[in-house]
Amino acid sequence: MSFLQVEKLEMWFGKQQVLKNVDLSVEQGKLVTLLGPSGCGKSTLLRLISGLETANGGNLYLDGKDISKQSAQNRDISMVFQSYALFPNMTVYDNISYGLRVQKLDKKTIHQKVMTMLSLIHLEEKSAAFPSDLSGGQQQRVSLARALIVEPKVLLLDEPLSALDAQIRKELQLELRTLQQELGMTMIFVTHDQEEAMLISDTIHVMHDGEIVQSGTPEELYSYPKNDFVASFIGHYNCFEKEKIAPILSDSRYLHTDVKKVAIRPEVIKLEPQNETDCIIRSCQYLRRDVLGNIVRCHYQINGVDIAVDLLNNVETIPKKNEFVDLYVNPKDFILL
Ligand SMILES: Nc1ncnc2c1ncn2[C@@H]1O[C@H](COP(=O)(O)OP(=O)(O)OP(=O)(O)O)[C@@H](O)[C@H]1O
Repeated sequence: MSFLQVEKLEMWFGKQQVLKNVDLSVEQGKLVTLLGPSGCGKSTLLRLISGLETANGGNLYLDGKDISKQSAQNRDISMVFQSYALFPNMTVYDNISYGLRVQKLDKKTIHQKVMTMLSLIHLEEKSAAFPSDLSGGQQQRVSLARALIVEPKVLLLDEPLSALDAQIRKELQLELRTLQQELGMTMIFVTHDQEEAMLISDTIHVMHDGEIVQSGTPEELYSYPKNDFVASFIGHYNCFEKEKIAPILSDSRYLHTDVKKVAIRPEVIKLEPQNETDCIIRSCQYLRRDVLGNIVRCHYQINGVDIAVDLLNNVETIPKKNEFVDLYVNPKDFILL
């Protein structure tokens, strides 16, 4: 049995089934992410694990014990929310030490632990400040420290970085991952941001409509999406119906009879041939582009089929509006679904 084991968890809100027989295994010391679009049930799953909500069916085991019926306070699980939920009238020191004071630890031990935490989150000099004196990123570091100081068996994080601006968010993603690895803490992180999930996770569980549809390392999910939902959610794959793509490919014998869809990563489609075996999609019309930093995603169309192609951002290679080009794909890059 894994460190945290979720078995056949089921949850209904009225007539809506929000979680459908969810199984989840989390190994000790790992950071796993629940990734999925809004409303797929990520927060509900987290709240059931924390004990803030009670499931309609299923079991939860932590460190070999059945915790399904235990109250939230007795589960040894802490949670960090998007809204930092700090006590506004307490200093940073008092916020962080709160859980230890509740446990009635002696002052010296509390002081040592708080100072260690403050140093881990790089906020030693803010010990006497109040939450209102801190930036959003600093407040979230304090709420992280407050949750970690009681040494929970598992830390649950519900979109903890969503309220932060892009730069701070990137910094905290890396800081959080470093902290998790240094402490060997078991964490379950909820996000709808696939790049965030890729960056910080040991394992990602992709959720859709109340179910975990695929689990794997970031690399596994990116390389081998199991269906078109995962392919489009994780890698911005082009997903084509077989009937639509077969007629426009120069050679469609790679598409077996039982294939329903073909997924192709935008970065493997080329404007020049790379191999003799490349399949060609002829006379695609260039429509527009999205500049995504180092990558420019160019959108082409042929016979009503949209094709996204990722090019390196380079002023020399900007396509001309409405120009027609041939696109080249190595058949080994077809993901047959
Ligand atoms: N207390 C509740 N009462 C009724 N329905 C609820 C309740 N909490 C959640 N739901 C519904 O359950 C579904 C899943 O919600 P949940 O918050 O778990 O999704 P999520 O994946 O975390 O979404 P988001 O990323 O938007 O937070 C949604 O349809 C939501 O409206």
